[in-house]
Amino acid sequence: MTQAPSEMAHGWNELPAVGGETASRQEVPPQLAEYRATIDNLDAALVHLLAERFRCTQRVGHLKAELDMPPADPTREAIQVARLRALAHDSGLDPVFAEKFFSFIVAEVIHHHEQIRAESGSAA
Ligand SMILES: O=C(O)C(=O)C[C@]1(C(=O)O)C=C[C@@H](O)C=C1
Repeated sequence: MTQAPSEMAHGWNELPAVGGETASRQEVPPQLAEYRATIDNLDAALVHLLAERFRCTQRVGHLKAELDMPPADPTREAIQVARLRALAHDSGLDPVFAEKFFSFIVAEVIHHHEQIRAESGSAA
């Protein structure tokens, strides 16, 4: 495989290109490849953390259905939002984004809780 002088100078990697025949290879500067490796590790950690969180909230959903508690708890959510916004602020993350991300997850959790409640109700 021959390399263009610019590629040799920068030591760019070759990766399979996305998007068809015309671009048969894609050049990735080593610094970008290194950042992407870190991003991939962090994305994997996020997926694992979310999986654990949902595993826990599934148990909460069953407990709430059993105890006949409502799926959503706005008071608890307000406390969580305030805490997460402060944590985000202190760690340099946009608090608005942190709240949106949290609300997105909690909406899904509440949906799961409602499903669990409906299923447990129909079984009774
Ligand atoms: O703590 C609860 O009561 C939950 O059901 C969990 C959770 C959450 O995902 O953090 C989800 C829904 C509630 O509105 C509040 C919090």
